[in-house]
Amino acid sequence: EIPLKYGATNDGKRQDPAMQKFRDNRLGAFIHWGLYAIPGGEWNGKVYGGAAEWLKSWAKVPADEWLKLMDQWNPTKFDAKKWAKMAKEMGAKYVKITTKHHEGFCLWPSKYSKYTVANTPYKKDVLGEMVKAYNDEGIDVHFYFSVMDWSHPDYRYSIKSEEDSIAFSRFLEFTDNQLKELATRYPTVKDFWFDGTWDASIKKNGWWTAHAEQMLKEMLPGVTINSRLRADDNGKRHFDSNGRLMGDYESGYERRLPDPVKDLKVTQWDWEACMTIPENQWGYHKDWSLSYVKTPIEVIDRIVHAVSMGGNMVVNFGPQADGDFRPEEKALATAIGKWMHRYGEAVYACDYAGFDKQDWGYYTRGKNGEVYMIVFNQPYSERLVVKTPKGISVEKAALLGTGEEMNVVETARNEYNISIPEKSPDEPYVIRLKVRAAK
Ligand SMILES: C#C[C@@H]1N[C@@H](C)[C@@H](O)[C@H]1O
Repeated sequence: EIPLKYGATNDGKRQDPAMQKFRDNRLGAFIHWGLYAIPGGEWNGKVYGGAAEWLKSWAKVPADEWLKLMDQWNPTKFDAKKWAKMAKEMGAKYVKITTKHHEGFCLWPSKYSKYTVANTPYKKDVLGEMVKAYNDEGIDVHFYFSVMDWSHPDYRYSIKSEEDSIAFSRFLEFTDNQLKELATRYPTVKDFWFDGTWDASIKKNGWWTAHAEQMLKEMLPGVTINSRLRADDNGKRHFDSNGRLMGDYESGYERRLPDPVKDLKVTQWDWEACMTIPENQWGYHKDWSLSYVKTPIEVIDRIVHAVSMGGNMVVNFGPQADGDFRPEEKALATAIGKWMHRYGEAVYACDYAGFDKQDWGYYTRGKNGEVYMIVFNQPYSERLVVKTPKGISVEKAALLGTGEEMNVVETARNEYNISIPEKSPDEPYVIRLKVRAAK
């Protein structure tokens, strides 16, 4: 054991009600909204294919020039109630909102920065409107917060001098003030998802990351904090120098997922993945033809993949500068919602089932021990192979929705063929298994 002052604070998965709710929510939506939505990936007539919220970096725009975009921040079509209805229709149980992305523009009227919605033509506290609207729909709100802040003169990528150290101390105090401000103004927030924490300056200040976690947990009992905030005494991130997860859930799966066979270690801790619909666009980009755009079924596959390994999935939306969503995102939210309305029983409050992965799709397990088969790939054999863990047998199999009983044929010890539905649903479908543990 390496002695640590700023290492992991949880011993295993948190089991308190707030963490249970985080876990049971399973499906979230990300909202990436900021000044970057205005240029939408284009600067001085050139369209950049990189992530739109990083346009300032791709086009090498000086901070003071970039922040002039505030003069154009006027989302006249913004309607928080409509946004909340869209999330509700999608079946998202929580929404993660970029309170401040790397650009430093705050969606709330922070008194610690002049780069906020208060100093734009729109003036209004859009974050406050969103928090109320989502909460009114019974949707939890999580705050994304970028520690790296391109607008702040005291931010440092690394600490190379006494001057750097003094400036960065001022920056960390500024950051503390903004975090306390967010926790005080919006006390119904359930989670802080930190980003922009990969620089040497943060890794050198692991103490601060531990302090920030503790400060928020004292202010908001039950609040969850992602592992990406955390660095330990030695600058180790996410997992401390003793291999223990810091924060309350692992948050490294950004646009990627653990392998269902090789990466089963992730079932030992809570984790949350997040994904974009195009290959890599979080903020609004005007031209989605520049990369592959996932279909609704490909998004649903990723949602189920995460839950089948005991994780959450957050699907990203990048609202337009005018406060409306692009048609593709509205259509996606509707399609996901239709599927979740029919088959959400196999997702919400479900977890890793402990069955070996099969080619036809994924397993999840409900709280009452029922096992769900979520079928994405219909086999030509018309038989769905199920291999149960030792001592577990399959008693019954029924199609979710119609209740149609599937034939269950034992083909070998702990091996079964489950028949496919008489009339194949024209979408990924779910079979609920009744399993029995040998006495
Ligand atoms: C890199 C990076 C950031 N992390 C994702 C969640 C987006 O916010 C992207 O800009």
